[in-house]
Amino acid sequence: MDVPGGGGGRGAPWRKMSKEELENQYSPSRWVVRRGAEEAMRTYSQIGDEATKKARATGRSLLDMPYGDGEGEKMDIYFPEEVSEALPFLVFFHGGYWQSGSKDTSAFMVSPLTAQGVAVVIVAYDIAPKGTLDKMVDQVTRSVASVQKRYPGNRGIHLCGHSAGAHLAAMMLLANWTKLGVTPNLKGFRLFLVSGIYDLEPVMHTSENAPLLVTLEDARRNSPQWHLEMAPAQPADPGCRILVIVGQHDSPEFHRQSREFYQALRRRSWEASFEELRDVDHFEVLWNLTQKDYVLTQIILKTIFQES
Ligand SMILES: N[C@@H](CC(=O)c1ccccc1NC=O)C(=O)O
Repeated sequence: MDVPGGGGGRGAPWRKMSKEELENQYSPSRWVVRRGAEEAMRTYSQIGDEATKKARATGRSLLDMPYGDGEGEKMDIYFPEEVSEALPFLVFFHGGYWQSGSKDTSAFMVSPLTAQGVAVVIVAYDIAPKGTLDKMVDQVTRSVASVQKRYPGNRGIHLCGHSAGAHLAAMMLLANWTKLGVTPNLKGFRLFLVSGIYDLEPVMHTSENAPLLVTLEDARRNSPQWHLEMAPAQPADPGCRILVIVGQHDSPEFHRQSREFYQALRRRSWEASFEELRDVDHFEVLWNLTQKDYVLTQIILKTIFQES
């Protein structure tokens, strides 16, 4: 149900929150239900590390492939057993509040997706303090362009991001591909945004902002929510389908971020849908992608192979 207004408005609930409450709402590890916060973060890293080792053990991968000149501008490409010209690609951007995480511990979904014929690209970007938000957005944009240039016969390039990575994936809706000399085969473009943040302003007022040093201007320029609500109408790409996903045990603010971004997309005529995944928290919603039978793994596979 569309409701007027959006997260950036003066009436946004986060503006009335104390500093402690805002900190709490934007610390996903404090909302996990089956384990303590520290254990959740440790488990997330362990599962990501194990999934990446398993993916690399197949030998069907190209590691540290450059997408730019920067030392950190590398991506790992994992291939299915049957490699053809017309492969679908899923490009993944990891989370970690733009200041933690790495491609080398983020190959969560590689095994189940390559087993079904999807090539998976895990992208590295310069996390803070080395990278700024603008730099990270520029890097992930160039990583997508690089996949298109390397595999022009692809059967569609689909993007998936988790948490801060979902923010980066959402920013691709605003990308100027012509400037990069490519028109990625995004016509069948699927965007899977998992437990993301789309209005960065509240994050500015939490300790997560420290290494990012984000000003209000930086936050707005890098907030897809702000662009959808305040910037001149950006034509929606009718071929692009955006799935906004949130875990049942994500914090109320993460729920609001996802719901309001979904509503803003619909108001701007984007083909968007919204899924709250039952009984998972901010980390389980992603690490369950190691399982081929997990509901989100199946949604991603079904959506990628759906004729657009
Ligand atoms: N400091 C955060 C960590 C966090 O949010 C996080 C960690 C790993 C992967 C994604 C995360 N969330 C946002 O990017 C917390 O306390 O939950």
